[in-house]
Amino acid sequence: MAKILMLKPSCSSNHYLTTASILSPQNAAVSLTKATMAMCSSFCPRINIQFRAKPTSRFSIKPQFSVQFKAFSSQDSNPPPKDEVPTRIGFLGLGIMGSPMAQNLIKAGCDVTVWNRTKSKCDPLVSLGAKYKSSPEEVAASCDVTFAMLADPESAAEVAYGKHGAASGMSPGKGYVDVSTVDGPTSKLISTRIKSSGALFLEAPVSGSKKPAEDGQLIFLTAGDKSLYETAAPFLDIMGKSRFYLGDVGNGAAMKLVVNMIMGSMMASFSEGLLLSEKVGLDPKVLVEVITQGAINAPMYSMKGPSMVQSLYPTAFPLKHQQKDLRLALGLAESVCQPTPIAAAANELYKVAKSRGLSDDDFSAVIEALKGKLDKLS
Ligand SMILES: NC(=O)C1=CN([C@@H]2O[C@H](COP(=O)(O)OP(=O)(O)OC[C@H]3O[C@@H](n4cnc5c(N)ncnc54)[C@H](OP(=O)(O)O)[C@@H]3O)[C@@H](O)[C@H]2O)C=CC1
Ligand SMILES: O=CC(=O)O
Repeated sequence: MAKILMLKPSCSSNHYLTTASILSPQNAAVSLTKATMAMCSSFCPRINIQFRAKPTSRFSIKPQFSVQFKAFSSQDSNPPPKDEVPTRIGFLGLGIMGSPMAQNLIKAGCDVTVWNRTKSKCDPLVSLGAKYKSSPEEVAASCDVTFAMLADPESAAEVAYGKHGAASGMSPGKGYVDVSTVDGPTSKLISTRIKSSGALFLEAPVSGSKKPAEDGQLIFLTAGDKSLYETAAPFLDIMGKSRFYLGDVGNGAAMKLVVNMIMGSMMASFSEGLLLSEKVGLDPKVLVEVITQGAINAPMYSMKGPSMVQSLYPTAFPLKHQQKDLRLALGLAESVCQPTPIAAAANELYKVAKSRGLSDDDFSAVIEALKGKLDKLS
């Protein structure tokens, strides 16, 4: 837990300085500062903020960090107009990812209105201070920027431009940021429908799972209207650790699908290795340790390996979504005649896992598809 030792704000008409000394792991220090910084820029978008975090003691038992940030007006002689109001944020889709993302916005002090198909998932956010509206249309109509975090292309399209969808509540001056993982053609269709109302559109799928979503450490892969990207940036920075602007709509979706195609194949290959090591009399826990120390290490292996060895798959990234991403990535590859035999084989394995009732388990449950007969593969 972060322990704030000192928080000292000082303010003048065009210069703000706050310092905080924190006894905590570095990321706790960073998330406090990020939230505060983002809050500042959300309430006063003309403020630029610089951030610096440095260890103050190399020898203390727990690491100590001194966190400093400086916010200063980019137009010193022009204070923001009195009528400048905070951006009203909408959030549609409160599943594994959407809930913590919306929660981080609320905790940072943003004015957030939520909607979810299953209404009960809105309750914890409303308890934290969010407003509730009963349709995507109403959320979009009452907010300046609306984020959507939906399961798949079908649900993303339905919420964006189906009956009482967000597009019906959009108008010039508003923005729609779709952070769901979908294919490029779906994203382009959503963009067209949203933009026909005069509003702006940004696709911004995320890399990073449940924990990074909770910790505000997601990576945003954005494409679309640059001015909406700039408006949304302070909010992306609350929810994430980095953001890429990739140009035209479709590029963000493509980048996300390529990343998840690699991830899905890595997990399938890791599963084969764990089972093979066990069958030849090795301890798979030792295999995980060996991998962790070598060049093929990836955080995914040390995070998921120990529970996979125990046949436990607590859901962070549902297996059905990983299979969806592989399916969409294969479609993308086919559209440009790129052979992807490894991803195609991995996709088959996730399909077997789905057929064995593992859709809602974590994607690491793909290992179960390799246990016993593989007759469903042929
Ligand atoms: N989990 C992860 O680690 C990551 C997931 N992603 C991507 O983010 C997206 C969301 O993932 P995640 O939060 O894990 O998924 P969940 O399955 O937990 O949540 C899906 C959300 O979509 C809603 N939904 C599904 N179908 C419909 C529909 N027909 N109409 C309206 N709403 C619908 C669900 O509503 P309801 O609550 O009513 O079911 C829920 O809010 C997916 O595209 C996924 O690929 C990206 C990075 C990481
Ligand atoms: O899409 C999943 C992720 O971990 O990223």
